Amino acid sequence: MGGGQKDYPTLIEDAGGRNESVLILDQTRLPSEAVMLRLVSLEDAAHAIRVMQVRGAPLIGATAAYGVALGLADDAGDTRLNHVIDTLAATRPTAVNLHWALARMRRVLQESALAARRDAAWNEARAIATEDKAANAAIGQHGLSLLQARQQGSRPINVMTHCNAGRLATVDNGTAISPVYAAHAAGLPVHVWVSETRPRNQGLLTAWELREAGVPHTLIADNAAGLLMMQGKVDLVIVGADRIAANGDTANKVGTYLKALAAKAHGVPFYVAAPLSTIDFACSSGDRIPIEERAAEELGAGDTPVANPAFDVTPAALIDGIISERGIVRPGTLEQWNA
Ligand SMILES: CSC[C@H]1O[C@H](OP(=O)(O)O)[C@H](O)[C@@H]1O
Repeated sequence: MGGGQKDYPTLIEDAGGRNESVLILDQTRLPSEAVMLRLVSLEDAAHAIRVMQVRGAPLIGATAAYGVALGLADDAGDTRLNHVIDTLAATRPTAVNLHWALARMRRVLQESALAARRDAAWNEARAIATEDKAANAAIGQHGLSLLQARQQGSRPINVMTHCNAGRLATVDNGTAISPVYAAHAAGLPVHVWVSETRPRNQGLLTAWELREAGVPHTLIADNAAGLLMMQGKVDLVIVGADRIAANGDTANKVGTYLKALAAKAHGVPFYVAAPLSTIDFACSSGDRIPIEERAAEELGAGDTPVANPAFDVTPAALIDGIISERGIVRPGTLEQWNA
């Protein structure tokens, strides 16, 4: 488990289990302040996802699931259910976990009697959150083998990552950072190159959680990644994902593709870590993944015209393996996980 979880969980139900509200860690306040926020309505949940108070594909999915439960507090009828799901679906387009979670909630609730829908929504949201924790822990154990294979005595195993795909991007344990936590817990010497990740600098979130967990790490400018790989200072790259297409093409935070190109150029293994809820088997290839364009203000360029795509797509050919709770496979073989 990542550091700080006991004090600052990313998402947790109201302590009394009264099915009334959830608490989230407001990630827009990190790393300077750790502030928990209470969500009591559909609008609270949609706002939290839209403005990235919660972020990270699996955490967005779990928050949306709880947003459905919150949205049905006073009315669980079909019209209200459709409004709630449409509102949450419109918050962010790229992370398929959001849309996967909403489809699952819709499926379960449409099969529930009207009087049982409110409790069924809370129970299913709780199940999604619990499953995410377990899936990410399993990713850690599968990914641990990649780090163990690169251990050379007491020399730190140097992992590079991009953005934040740690526990802060999930209900707990993280995805790309989960193997790092597993290695750290197993006593392996591990060090993480943390890429700041312009423009929202989610790398500072990774640095925050690694510091909480006592995992050695070094913050770098995004553009320094290629030099470090050229200098042989990176043993492997592990990144998260927001949507993996059926052919293994992967959408992740913008800048991931550049790291994959540099990794290929320097023979550095490049892995994607994600739970199965991030694989979109209905999406045949990466060119079909919607790429979120965020506000120009995030770049702070004043009146200068801005392009601000929040994600890019790494072709499967640049990915050595995809790590999920089911194991590690080549990107072109994902159909085996399509239950
Ligand atoms: C474990 S998924 C994390 C994934 O989500 C992030 O995007 P954002 O911070 O915009 O929600 C980024 O792409 C991470 O790799």
